[in-house]
Amino acid sequence: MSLLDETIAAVAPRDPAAERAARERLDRMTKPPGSLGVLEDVAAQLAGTAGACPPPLPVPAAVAVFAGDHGVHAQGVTLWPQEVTAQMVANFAAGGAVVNAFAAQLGADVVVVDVGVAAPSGPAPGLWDRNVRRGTADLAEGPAMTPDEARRAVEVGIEVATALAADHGCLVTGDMGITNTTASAALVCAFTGAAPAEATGRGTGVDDPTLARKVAVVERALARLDGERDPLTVLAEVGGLEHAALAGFVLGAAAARVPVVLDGVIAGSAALVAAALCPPALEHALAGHVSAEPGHALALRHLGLRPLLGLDLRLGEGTGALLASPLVASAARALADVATFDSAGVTEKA
Ligand SMILES: O=C(O)c1ccc[n+]([C@@H]2O[C@H](COP(=O)([O-])O)[C@@H](O)[C@H]2O)c1
Ligand SMILES: Cc1cc2nc[nH]c2cc1C
Repeated sequence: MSLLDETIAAVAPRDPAAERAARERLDRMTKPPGSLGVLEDVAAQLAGTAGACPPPLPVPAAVAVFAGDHGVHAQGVTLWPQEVTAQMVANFAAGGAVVNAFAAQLGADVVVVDVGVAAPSGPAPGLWDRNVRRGTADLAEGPAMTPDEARRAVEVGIEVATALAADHGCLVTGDMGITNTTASAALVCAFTGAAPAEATGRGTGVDDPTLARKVAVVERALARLDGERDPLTVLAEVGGLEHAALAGFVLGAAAARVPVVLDGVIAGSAALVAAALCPPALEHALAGHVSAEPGHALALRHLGLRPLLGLDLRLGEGTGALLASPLVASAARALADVATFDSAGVTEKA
């Protein structure tokens, strides 16, 4: 059996008994019932994922920034040169990016995974060289990668999640890839049925003519897909290597029963692939935020995930998900630490 098949077979749904115990405890805690709002759902979900109430605290967090390049760059769908992907990989490894600043503030670890960068990256601490191919082919003209490459990139994500889950309580998705919002839009359309004009946005901030080219490219890619539904085929046709690895990362976290916090539209579109491959995997995922890229909200709605934050971020790198990780940890901490009406001698409402 392949690592992908083994991982899918290892994913179980959340434990309903642990989740029920969490809901009961939340109602006995010294607070009005339901007053922690969405964080009560988060706490119960964490108990269901761990199969224990209270669940272990989801700390420390580790963000894995999966980096890849895209042949569709040739279509003029972004204003940034492709080499910025490799340059940002070096910046992450040197600790100089926004994700590094947020991780330092929050006590999280950062690993950078080259799964598909066009230019070879030199060795650096915290940089994992798992390059499957040096950038995808142009998804406007033909398949972005072969099904075998897609599977190998998914398995990179599984491998990274499995390794990080050994000594982290919370996994956080990150990405870097100039042009990857075009591939994200195509994946969102393929899996949700959304129209390209609805799902395609300005990415890093493209102008009107570039946005129009982007929509046309997504339309062409979808026409070629012709309603194809097989998740790995769709991924190989219109996805990116970092999308593939992120889908594997979600599956690997679920198999390890560790919560995974999703970042923006790249993670959201990759999660659509993971959900199509293995629906119960998404029971262990949380949406850290909703990004400004329109395809992201469409993906989250399709997945039934409610974002924890809405800050109009559109950076990627895992930044929005990292900012949400203390909320996730606080929900677990409250479930573990807060006294009950009985234990604290607080009178309940009439
Ligand atoms: O996370 C998001 O939702 C998000 C939205 C817009 C842009 N990005 C980041 O910007 C890059 C892709 O933008 P673009 O315009 O080149 O497709 C890539 O490195 C992403 O991490 C990320
Ligand atoms: C500078 C820069 C940093 C990024 N981080 C994630 N995506 C990015 C895109 C650009 C262009």
